[in-house]
Amino acid sequence: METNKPLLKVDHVGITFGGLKAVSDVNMELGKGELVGLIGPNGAGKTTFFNLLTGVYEPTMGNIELNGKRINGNAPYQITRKGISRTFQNIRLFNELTVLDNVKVAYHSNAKHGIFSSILRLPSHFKGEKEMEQEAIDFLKIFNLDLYKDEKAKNLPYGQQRRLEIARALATKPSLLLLDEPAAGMNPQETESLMKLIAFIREKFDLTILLIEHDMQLVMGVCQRIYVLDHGQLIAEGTPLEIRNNPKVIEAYLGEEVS
Ligand SMILES: Nc1ncnc2c1ncn2[C@@H]1O[C@H](COP(=O)(O)OP(=O)(O)OP(=O)(O)O)[C@@H](O)[C@H]1O
Repeated sequence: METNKPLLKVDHVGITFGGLKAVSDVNMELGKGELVGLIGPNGAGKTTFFNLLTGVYEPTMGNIELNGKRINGNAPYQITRKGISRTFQNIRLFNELTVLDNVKVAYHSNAKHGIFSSILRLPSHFKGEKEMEQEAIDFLKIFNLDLYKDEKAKNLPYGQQRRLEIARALATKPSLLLLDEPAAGMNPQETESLMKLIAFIREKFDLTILLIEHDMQLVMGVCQRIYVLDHGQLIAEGTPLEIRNNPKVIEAYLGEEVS
């Protein structure tokens, strides 16, 4: 049915670096509003897969469609405009900018007023600027960061920097949000509250979220479905319960614990 068309359709996608198949023949479908996990041991290809979805790399095989339209071959900024936004495993904030400006920078990619009105300082520029600022503050409020809006990003504690990254990604108004280990380096309490927040923003903004997480336990709690990568290949897909009991998954993770 038309309404059930996937938001994201990944069809036999792969990329090879030299001789290494970092991602190989991956198929994935994400429906609108789903919160889906992507897990796998170190070096499984998770971040590379995000890089393929966001145009950092062009697949050497396969096809990626967002809302039925092919996006592979598009530049990252074009893909952001089409509705995919992401966070990074290693925080990438503008450290010297304020918390508020970090969100506004991202918001700019979708701002309604054009570059010319900004340069010429036309009234539409100021109107757009004001609206943008209010929206950015609203995003910060969701993440309890509005109190720190004038603080430099580098002065925020680590956990809050991670939240700011998500606020910034959200400001581009994505339909698909890719989160690369958003809880990395957080303590258990911070992690739990972040997971709840992720579930909340998915609902509030009617988002589809694909969440990379190294820790299986963590994704089990929030994700409806989980994909598992190992050595660049998809070895399993299913509900948290199915994944937990899948022998291939257990083996992949056991292998990692031993090493
Ligand atoms: N630009 C590149 N050039 C060559 N090899 C690369 C490149 N990017 C990634 N790789 C390799 O591809 C494989 C997958 O790496 P990737 O970072 O995607 O794994 P990951 O699942 O995200 O791992 P982790 O959980 O450790 O972050 C690794 O062997 C990595 O060394």
